[in-house]
Amino acid sequence: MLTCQNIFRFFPTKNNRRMRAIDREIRMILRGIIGKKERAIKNGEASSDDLLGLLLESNMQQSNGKANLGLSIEDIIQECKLFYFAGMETTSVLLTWTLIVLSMHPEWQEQAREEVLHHFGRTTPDFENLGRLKIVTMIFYEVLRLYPPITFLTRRTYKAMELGGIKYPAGVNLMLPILFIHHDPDIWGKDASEFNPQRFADGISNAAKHPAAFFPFGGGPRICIGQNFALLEAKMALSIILQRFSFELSPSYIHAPYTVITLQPQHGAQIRLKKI
Ligand code: HEM
Repeated sequence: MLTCQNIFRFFPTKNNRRMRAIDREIRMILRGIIGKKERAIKNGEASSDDLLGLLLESNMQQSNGKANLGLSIEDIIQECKLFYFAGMETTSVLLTWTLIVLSMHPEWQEQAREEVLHHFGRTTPDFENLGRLKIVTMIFYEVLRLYPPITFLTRRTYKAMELGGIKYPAGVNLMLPILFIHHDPDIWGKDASEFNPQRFADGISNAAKHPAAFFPFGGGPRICIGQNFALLEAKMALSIILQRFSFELSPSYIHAPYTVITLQPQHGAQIRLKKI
């Protein structure tokens, strides 16, 4: 259905023209990367140890030269765009908020650093021990609670159903406000708006009155496919930063979370790093 909002997408405004030009450029770059990889796989030169290689290889096996089977090049372009956006932007804002919040709470920054130095000293963090970081994990959960990179989810009822005592017909769009639920004092207690990683000391399901109240990665069959990878990546990056620097907010920092698809600090994150 065309609504006023999406009709505007077709107008040749300056923004729309720019958006289309960027989209064309990204598609052209991706087509180039995909074509190169495809040729390399056909010539037996490429290893399929990256996502694009795996997608193309499974596509070639499934379609076996037949059209309409497997993923089309258009599907693969969409997958590349999805993984880039879903994986990059979200993890980068998680790290940004974590540096901001740990600057505001130096006592937690110090505890996190002690834990990192205890496990790794000055050596590069390894996969095995990253899983043992308890304080750092509690801090990330608390940052994801207060500043979830994705602030809401949408779902649509595919048949008539009852949810929480309310009956919905098929085709109703539901909005699940992650940000509001993560800040609700009825669920998290009076200190819901405060940074307190301690609430996650006994795990996610014991942190709130409702075990499913924490859902920064969504839930159900469409839950974020990259959640473990994201946390691992974030732990690795934060550990390396903590090993080398202490950090604090610059006086020019203004705390103003706002949403541009992801939840971001509106005026940037001005942080002073001090080598240690
Ligand atoms: C802090 C980091 C991240 C957060 C907060 C996050 C959050 C989310 C959320 C809320 C969804 C929607 C889930 C739902 O509808 O129930 C989602 C989906 C998705 N995420 Fe993430 N994500 C993160 C990192 C990543 C990374 C690193 C990757 C890939 C490497 C990734 C790949 C995806 C993909 C492919 C989907 C779509 C899954 C589907 O529709 O079946 N995400 N993510």
